[in-house]
Amino acid sequence: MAHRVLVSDPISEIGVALLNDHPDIEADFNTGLSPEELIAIIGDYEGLVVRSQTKVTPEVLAAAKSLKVIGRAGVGVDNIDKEAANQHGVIVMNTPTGNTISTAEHAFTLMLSAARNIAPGHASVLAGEFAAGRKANQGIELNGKRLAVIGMGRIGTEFVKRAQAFNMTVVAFDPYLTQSRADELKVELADTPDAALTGADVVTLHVPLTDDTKGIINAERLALMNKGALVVNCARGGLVDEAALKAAIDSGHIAGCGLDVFENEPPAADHPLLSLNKFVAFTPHLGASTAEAQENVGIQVAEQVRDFLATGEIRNAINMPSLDAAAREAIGPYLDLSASLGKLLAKLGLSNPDALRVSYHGPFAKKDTALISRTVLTNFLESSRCDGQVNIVNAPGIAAQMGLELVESTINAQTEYNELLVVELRKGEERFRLAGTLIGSSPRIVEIDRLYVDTNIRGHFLIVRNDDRPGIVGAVGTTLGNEKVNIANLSLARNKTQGNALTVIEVDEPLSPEIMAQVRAIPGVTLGTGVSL
Ligand SMILES: NC(=O)c1ccc[n+]([C@@H]2O[C@H](COP(=O)([O-])OP(=O)(O)OC[C@H]3O[C@@H](n4cnc5c(N)ncnc54)[C@H](O)[C@@H]3O)[C@@H](O)[C@H]2O)c1
Ligand SMILES: O=C(O)CC[C@@H](O)C(=O)O
Repeated sequence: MAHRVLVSDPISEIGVALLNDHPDIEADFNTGLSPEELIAIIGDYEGLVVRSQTKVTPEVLAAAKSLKVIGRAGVGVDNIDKEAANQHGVIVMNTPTGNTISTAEHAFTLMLSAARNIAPGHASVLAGEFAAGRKANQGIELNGKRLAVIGMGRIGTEFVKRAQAFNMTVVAFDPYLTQSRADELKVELADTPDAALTGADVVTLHVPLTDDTKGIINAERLALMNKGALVVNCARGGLVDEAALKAAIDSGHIAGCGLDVFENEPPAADHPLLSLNKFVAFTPHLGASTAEAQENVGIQVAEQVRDFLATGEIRNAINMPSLDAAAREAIGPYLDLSASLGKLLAKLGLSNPDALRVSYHGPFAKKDTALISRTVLTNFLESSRCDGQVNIVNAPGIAAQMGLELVESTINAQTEYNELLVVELRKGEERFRLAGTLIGSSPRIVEIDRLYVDTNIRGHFLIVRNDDRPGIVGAVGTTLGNEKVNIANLSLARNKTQGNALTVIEVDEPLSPEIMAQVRAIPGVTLGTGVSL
């Protein structure tokens, strides 16, 4: 059956066509839905593509019983409830690069427009007030002025390149900006927003709206800027305290502002900032509204959603490690190994463990260990709970709710294998561990609770623990033979000191409860488990 995708905001037609061109995808373009209408139909879809108009609320996600992926044609994902998406196991992807240049150009345009009174000047010409408009609208030159940039990511960096061409000096605040990158970009690095704003003539914002950044431009910080300064916001409303900005402009300390975004969009007609008529430029969230940006993000989002639904490839997910086709191929055998180890842990390991520890021995550091650990956890939880509700997105949240801690460690000690993946359940002082490796490119399970075996990671298995004495393995073989069960492979391990042994027998078909009962009844068999991996 085709994967159904709902495109609920306007994206480029090429993007919609790209989805529909795939034989296994059926996309419906249905925009302008009310929240109730969206809730009524979302249950039919595995994919949802949005821009910023559609609000993906917890109620929408609760109704989205088949939803696997939300694609955002743009950068900001503040219209999607990320917590609810995690809880429901829905991957959220954005298209981080498609609108960078358009948005940087738009922010720059707002700065120039506010500085040179383009909007009020334009209005005066239209109103037939040419001379009065000319007299009233003397501007501010940007040459040599000090620009503060809050957020030096993709858009901030592009803005800075343009500002430097205008001979502005730049100071940037971004907690993730290193000194060497700042040097490379020829910007002064500020260690606090206050340091960036002190003595600045213009501030431009290029950060996501989060609990940390909400109201980052407030009355105290505006007061740190030079008299006559400008505020430019082409990121998100809510970053600037609008009442504080209006008060600072009214006081004459701040000259004006260029705003593409507002705390509430659209802003009310009587919004206090809209009454200003000098050094202002307002646009209705147009940062990404160019033909080029919309084509870029429309194509990107369609490709990402299509590839995820068709092949499982994950790109630009904000709640999952990314995995493109090349990386998927490189890491594939490790993911297969970790999935089997997770399932086997659930079958053989401790009940109600406190912690799941995943240890990497050897040159694992170069691989995406976060994804490997998450795969172990997901398969462990999926096999333990069997309620079909666990997936790779919500597994960490479910583990946290259960009080199961996921612990990762990298261990440098040598093992007899080049790389060894050890997964261990812990419950108080109790431990149960499994280990696997790659022999060539073939994943193998090589240890079951300190007994060393060598077995496939896929197939049907009979795992027997028994006393280490003659005849038991033979009796198990005879039981299987009598029941016409073919043995594909067999691996034996024993602990001479403790006098016990482990046999892993790969068989051609799953073992029935009757056969398992016969195996468990063999004298000397202490544990018999049938498992399909
Ligand atoms: N107006 C529009 O139409 C439009 C279009 C595209 C993007 N946006 C907005 O612009 C924002 C930036 O986009 P981008 O592509 O540059 O994103 P980005 O992820 O490349 O850059 C964001 C930067 O903010 C930094 N940052 C995070 N928290 C910070 C904090 N507390 N203080 C300072 N810096 C912090 C990050 O380290 C990162 O470098 C987006 O989040 C989106 O909300 C608006
Ligand atoms: O969809 C849009 O036009 C706005 C996009 C913009 O806000 C973004 O965060 O990418």
